[in-house]
Amino acid sequence: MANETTSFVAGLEDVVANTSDICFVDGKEGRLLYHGYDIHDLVNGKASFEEVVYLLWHGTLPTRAELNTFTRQISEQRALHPKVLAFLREVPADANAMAVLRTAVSYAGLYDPDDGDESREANVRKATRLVAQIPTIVTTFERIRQGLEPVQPDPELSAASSFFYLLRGEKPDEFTERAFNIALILHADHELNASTFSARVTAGTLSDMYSAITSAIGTLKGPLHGGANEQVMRMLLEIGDLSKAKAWITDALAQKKKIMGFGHRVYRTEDPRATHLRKLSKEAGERINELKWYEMSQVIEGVVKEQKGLNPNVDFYSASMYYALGLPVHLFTPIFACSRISGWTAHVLEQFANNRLIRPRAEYTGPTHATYVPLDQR
Ligand SMILES: CC(=O)SCCNC(=O)CCNC(=O)[C@H](O)C(C)(C)COP(=O)(O)OP(=O)(O)OC[C@H]1O[C@@H](n2cnc3c(N)ncnc32)[C@H](O)[C@@H]1OP(=O)(O)O
Ligand SMILES: O=C([O-])CC(=O)C(=O)O
Repeated sequence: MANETTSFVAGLEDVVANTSDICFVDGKEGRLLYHGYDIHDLVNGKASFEEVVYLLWHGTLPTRAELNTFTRQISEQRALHPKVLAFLREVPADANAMAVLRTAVSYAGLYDPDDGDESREANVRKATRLVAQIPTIVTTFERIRQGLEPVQPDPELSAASSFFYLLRGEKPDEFTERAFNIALILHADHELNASTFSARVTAGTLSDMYSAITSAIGTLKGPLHGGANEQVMRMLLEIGDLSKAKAWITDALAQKKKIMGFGHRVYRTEDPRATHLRKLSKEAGERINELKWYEMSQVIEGVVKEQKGLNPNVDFYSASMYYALGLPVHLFTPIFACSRISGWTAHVLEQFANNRLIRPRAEYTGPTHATYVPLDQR
């Protein structure tokens, strides 16, 4: 039954649900802008992830002094509350890393010193802690599950370098830091993607920052969204060999299977993030003398393009790139969250600054004149 307003659009495709200054996605031209700055310029200009977080939150690029202060504010907040650390030690070692992150973030909210203060200043401080601590949660749980002791954060390190330090206890080489910094920049924001929409819906009820981010993490986890990067790598590992890639994908498409890492709700052309990640996947493979995953990805891209006209999205080449950097597959989606927390928090701050409850309608398809039959007569 149609409701009295507008007609139903499956998946809210192309429905405009809010205004935002943060991010522009041009699906036809394949452009992605953060507050007007093209991601290609941010990557080619060697921006740091911290610079991009500042841009997303404040709408302008920081001066050197502003960036130094901002970077320090983040890096000094990396250590976890002892209660959160204790929680990570109790989690079953085989728990899903995104489920652990979702629960740990929700739990960390209870111990945030600004819990209960809903001023913009307090919410910026909460956002800073979330950007700083989500990577610590991800890496610390990974070490604990491997039977290793957590590493104390080093505030002198960049976000990209710190991730590897907290994971492995040693700083990454220059290439790894550069590649990871670019990956963090590329995943930082993407307009009203599903997880950001979740965050804004939660914030729109005037709930709190941690509730909004917990909603977002749960939404990112799914394989149609951020979870696709892990599925891409599992597919590559299942295919196993370059010589099998073409036949495997052709067969999968013939069976009408969805190929993870392809297709997009908005892009009708190359996802501009994939352009950088493809290049980095190749470079990362060359460095370890293992180009197999990149080459298989190339074959898959060719077949899917030819047979379905679909382009790779951000999750396709990030998979083989992370793998070549030696990162465990089950951390790929949590790594996405380490970056996207910057965009989620920017959107929550924007929602709070100009809020209206987000409450769409459903087109009712159920019965309308059912007759109640008392329980003992059914
Ligand atoms: C960070 C991100 O979230 S990026 C996206 C990550 N997700 C993935 O990579 C999962 C694989 N991709 C998909 O499932 C989809 O392309 C999505 C979820 C990204 C977009 O979904 P939608 O906009 O709803 O597109 P929808 O699923 O309706 O696809 C339209 C058509 O393209 C086909 N198609 C879309 N993606 C794929 C794919 N990856 N493999 C094979 N066919 C596909 C669909 O089967 C459908 O074909 P049909 O019209 O013949 O039935
Ligand atoms: O925009 C989307 O629908 C998904 C996406 O690419 C992202 O979240 O980065």
